[in-house]
Amino acid sequence: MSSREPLIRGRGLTKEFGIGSQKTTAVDAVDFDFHKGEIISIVGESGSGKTTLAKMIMGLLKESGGSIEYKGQPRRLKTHSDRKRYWKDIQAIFQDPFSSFNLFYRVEKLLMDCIRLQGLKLSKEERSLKMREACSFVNLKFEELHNKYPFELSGGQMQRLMIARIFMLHPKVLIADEPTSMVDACSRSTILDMLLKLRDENDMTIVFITHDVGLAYYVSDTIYIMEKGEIVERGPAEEIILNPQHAYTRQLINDVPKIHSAWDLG
Ligand SMILES: Nc1ncnc2c1ncn2[C@@H]1O[C@H](COP(=O)(O)OP(=O)(O)OP(=O)(O)O)[C@@H](O)[C@H]1O
Repeated sequence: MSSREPLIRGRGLTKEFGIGSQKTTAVDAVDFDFHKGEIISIVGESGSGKTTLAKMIMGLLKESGGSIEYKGQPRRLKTHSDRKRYWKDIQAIFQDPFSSFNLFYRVEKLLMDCIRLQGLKLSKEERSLKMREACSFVNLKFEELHNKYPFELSGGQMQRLMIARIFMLHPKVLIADEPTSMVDACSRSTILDMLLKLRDENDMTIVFITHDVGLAYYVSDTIYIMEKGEIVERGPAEEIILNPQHAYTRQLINDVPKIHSAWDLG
């Protein structure tokens, strides 16, 4: 694979739900090229198909049509070991952190699983050091949390814990579906900065799934605009935001100041 070739390439990716008059085309013949170390945002309103696309890229939903290539080869997810190999490289954090964890495992076990997934043979001290290091990367105190269950944590702590796991797993690709939906503005920028730091340190490819054009402009190299299952515009973040070509992109950008002016009661 040459360095100019995408790490993940999608062609004509399609997902239909239901049949007959109930049929919904959630993702409609989407093409994408994600490169190593690139930060991509997929932006669209609720129901535009972003999460469905993310789940297909993750291999959690089977596509109805089209194909995905990973490292220049058709992606294979047939056997358990195919999937294990793929999920070692590609990790996701979803909107609802509570759905991402086994609620019956304590924090320590959730973090231990990352060490196990990597197949590392470490001493007890080394394991403990790794878990502490990951927690301190996301400003969590391992000593305070290790014995807790996920439901005993706040939404923000859960989102940080998900990033701690990414820190330990070093995936090549991270799909982050509204990763800051449960935190306040201050923690939000901290979480984004943590993710950007991970990209810089590991050359990780990050795909942000968001309805927030401002966030996309702030963090991304490349923006894909998604409307009703289709990518209607894609390109460098600056170009898309400062010189949008598609009416839907212009509408998304115009809606941003309106969100704030709606609170301007003066
Ligand atoms: N399992 C499913 N069965 C049937 N329809 C589905 C299913 N999952 C998603 N859809 C439909 O597919 C379309 C796209 O949904 P999707 O969740 O991908 O959108 P989204 O852009 O991620 O929205 P949001 O920002 O609200 O999460 C919607 O019309 C949704 O109702």
